[in-house]
Order: sequence, then structure tokens, then C-alpha cells
Amino acid sequence: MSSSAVEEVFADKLLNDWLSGVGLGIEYTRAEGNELYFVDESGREVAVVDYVCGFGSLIFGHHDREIVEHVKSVLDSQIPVLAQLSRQPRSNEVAVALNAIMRREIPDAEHGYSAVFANSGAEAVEICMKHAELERQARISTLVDELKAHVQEVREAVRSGRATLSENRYVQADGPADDGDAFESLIAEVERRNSAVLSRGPVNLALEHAFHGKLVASIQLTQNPQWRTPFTSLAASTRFVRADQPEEIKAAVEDLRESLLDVVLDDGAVTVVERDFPAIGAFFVEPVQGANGMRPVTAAAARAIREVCDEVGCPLVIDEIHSGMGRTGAFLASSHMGLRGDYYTIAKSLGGGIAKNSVALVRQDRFRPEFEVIHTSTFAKDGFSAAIAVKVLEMLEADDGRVYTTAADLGERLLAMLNSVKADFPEVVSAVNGIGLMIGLEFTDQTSASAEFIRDKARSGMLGYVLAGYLLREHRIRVLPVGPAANSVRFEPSILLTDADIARTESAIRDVCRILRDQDEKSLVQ
Ligand SMILES: Cc1ncc(COP(=O)(O)O)c(C/N=C/c2cc(O)cc(-c3ccccn3)n2)c1O
Repeated sequence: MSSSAVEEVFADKLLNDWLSGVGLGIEYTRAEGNELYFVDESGREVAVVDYVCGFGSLIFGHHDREIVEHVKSVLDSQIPVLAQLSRQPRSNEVAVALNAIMRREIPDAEHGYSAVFANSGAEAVEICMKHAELERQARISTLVDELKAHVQEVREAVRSGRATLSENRYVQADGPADDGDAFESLIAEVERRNSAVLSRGPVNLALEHAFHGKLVASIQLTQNPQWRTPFTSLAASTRFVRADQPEEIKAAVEDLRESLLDVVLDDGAVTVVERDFPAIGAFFVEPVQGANGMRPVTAAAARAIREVCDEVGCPLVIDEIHSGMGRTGAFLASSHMGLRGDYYTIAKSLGGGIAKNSVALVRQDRFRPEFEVIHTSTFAKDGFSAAIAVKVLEMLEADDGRVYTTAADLGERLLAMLNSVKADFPEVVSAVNGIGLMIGLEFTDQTSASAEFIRDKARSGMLGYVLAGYLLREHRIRVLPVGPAANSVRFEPSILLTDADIARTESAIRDVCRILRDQDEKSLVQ
């Protein structure tokens, strides 16, 4: 039944009205390769070149034949799809394949990565948040045990007269005269202050314009205020820092620094010293920022971020959910800039365009094995998704990495075309960014445009969607804006994109640039 035959609407009412308002209210009826299809008023099937591709989830395109045939054979063989708490060797098969690829892309990597599977990207991000907290709690527990042992040692020294207690800022000057009582008063104050620090949760670090998902905890790592701020009371907070400002990152870490008070003996005198407390949970980084115009992190920023994590001792989580799986011309986009992670997240194309699948990879020497039991999800590690993941990873690595080369080559051609448009329309196109098949084009600010329709759409943050509606209507090309910067369009096609598609896209983008240059608002009104 097509949606037009449904009388009552219980889903997407607001969304569908909004989509129609910007010219994106299309019901696609078929998908194949790099194209989506809909049926027009005359009953004709119309092809649309798809540059959204599931927000970068379709490196092999829609319904890749090899994947579909594999899926059919898997289902015909009646593999156990849901057999939780039994031996599921295919999960380890996926993990083995992922580790082999990572060893190839991170040549001097000294460690393997333990895999924890989930159903969505945000879930993989939240697995990393939870595992980082296990690590942090273990560090805190070790520190607290040390402090307790020190208190006991000093207490015995005070009682045996081997230690003296000088006046200090933690005990009132007119406090108890007796050293023993004064010591206990000191300990009480130290423990009061320490318990205040111990009661606080972690603060995470992320880059400005970060996008790491929209679940309760991961939304706090996604900077877009409209999506994040209604829920700040529900989860750990994030300090957002600018990737290209290493000093700012160091200053943020310094500002977040916390310490616990430790009581020690210094040449027979009871002394209170500060001990670093692990206040930071983890540093989350997308190698290519999807919601920041597809801007890659620079190699210099990668080094600074790695240094900070090494100094703080917190895990560096490299979020490859959008940039991974070959999209940028390598399995890991982070391999381009030499960004080395302690944890990684992978999703989107891992499902082959058919299933939902994601995985969090934790460096084995940091992995806490109990996590396998304390974190579970009904559909995670299901046999169907795992069978597809094995196939997709095989396809990515086949023919000496032909897919990566294709993505890199196609991306260069697409980037060159868009940069040629930018060169010819400098007053309309402000930036073209990205690597491989993860590209964003930004239009110049139109909030002061002379044409009222264009000005109003820009001011309401809808211009990118209106331009996408125009490209769909007039050129049968599907794009969408990139993140909150709505005066932009994303290009994240499959490796099936053709030179003819690129040529057609050039003509379409030049048409849009002409409209903006000439403020030809009439063309944009549906
Ligand atoms: C780096 C990164 N980390 C975690 C996630 C979350 O993955 P899930 O969506 O699978 O939970 C994503 C998934 N990205 C989704 C995305 C990325 C994007 O740039 C825009 C939109 C989007 C989707 C719908 C409407 C508007 N915007 N969605 C990601 O790109």
C-alpha cells in the first residue's frame, strides 16, 4: 500500500509536511546501485543519482548484487540469526578480519583490538563511553587504595611519635592541640574534599562541530545545540575544542584538571599533596567531520590530540562511523592523517546496505573482559549482520583494495569538478572540503541576499534543503545539507558513481550557482 492510500497518519506527519515544503517529499519505490527511483504522475519510473547514500552507508551502492546473493544464500541456509549466549564464531570472524585490515593500515600498531558489536553507530559510541568509564573507575580505585594506605601509614607514624603535624590550611589554627586529634581532623577534611571530587562524573572531550550520535549519552558529544541542549541533564558533559588550536586543547585539559588530596610524610612532617584525578572520560574525534562540511582533521591536530590523550591517560576514540569502510580511499580515514586511536567505532557500510551493524574496537591491552558480559543488546552480533559483515570486509579487501582505489579516484574527480565550479563562482561557493567520497560544498552566506526568498530561506537555515529540492526536481540529483551548516550540500555516493553522473552533476551545481549569483529566486520557488 503506498503511503498516499493511508487515511490516518501516526508517523512522520511533521517531517513529511516539512519535506514537501522544501521539495523533498518524494517516495522512492526502488533502489539500485547509485540510484534511487520514483514513479512520476505519468506512471514513469524516474532515476535519481543518489549522493546521500544512506548518509554514507552505501559504499557498494543500493542492493549490490554480490551482497544480495550472499544474503539470499545465508537466509536459505537457515543460519541461526538470533542465538544469544551461545558460541557465535562468525563474530570473531568479523573481528579477525577487522584486525587484519587495521594491522595493514596501522603498520607499527603494537596491539590488536577487541570487538564489541552493536546495532547502530550511536550505540558503538556509547559502548566506548561506558568502557572508558570502566577504565576511569579502575584508575580511581587504584588511586583511592593508595591514598588509604598512605593515611594508615601516616596515622601509625603520628601515633608512634615519628611524625609531627605542622599548621596547615586543612586544619583550623585553633584546632585540637593533641597531634593525634589534629591528625584525625586533618584526615576528615581531606576525605570531605576528596569525596566531593569522587562524586563527580567524567567530562568528555570532542571537537567543535562534532557529530557522534543522538542517543542519551552520545548526543552530549554532538555539538549541535538544537539536538544536544534539551538533554544535557541526562548524561556526562562534553568540552568542545577546536581541532586546529592545540594550545586551546591543552588549556581545556588544564581547566578540567582535578586532584585528590594525599597525606604523606616528608622528612617526618605530615604533608598534604595533590594527586592527579582522572576527570576526563575520553577524547572523541571524527577523522573527517561530517557535520563540519566534511573537513578532515589535519595531521598537526592529530598529533596534538594524541599527545593530550597520552598525557591525560584517557582513551582516544576515533569515530570512523561516517568516514570508515573505504569511503575516503582507505579503510580508516584516520590512516590518512596518522591519527592512532585506543578505541575505534565502525558502522554504516558494515551492514552492506541491507543490515544494521556497528562495532566498537578497544585496544586489547586496555580492554576489560568483563565488559563482554555487562554490556549486551538483543540484536547485537546477530548471525545475519555478522554474515554480511564478513562478506563486505572481503569485498573491501578484494583485488588488492580496488574499492579503496576506486573511492579515491572517483573522489578526486568529484573534488576537481566541484573546485572548478567554485573557481567559476567565487561569489557563490565558499568552500569545497573532503577526502575520497566524503565531500561537502559550502555556499556563501545568503542571509543578506537581495532576493527575499533566498534571504529568508538562508536565515531560517533551510536554504540547503531548498537547493536540494531544486536539484531533485530539476536535475534528478539527490543531495542533502551537511550538518547544521544548512547552506551546504554533501556528496557521499557509492563507488558506482560514473563520469557521466559527475558531468551531469557539474551542470546541475552550475545551474544552482547561477541562480544564487543572479538571485533568480523564481527558479527556486516550487
Ligand atoms: C561520526 C558519526 N558518529 C555516530 C553516528 C551515529 O550513528 P547512527 O546514526 O547509526 O546512530 C553517525 C551517524 N551519522 C549520522 C548523520 C550524519 C550527518 O552528517 C547528518 C545526519 C542527519 C540525519 C538525519 C537528519 C539530519 N542529519 N546523520 C556518525 O556520522
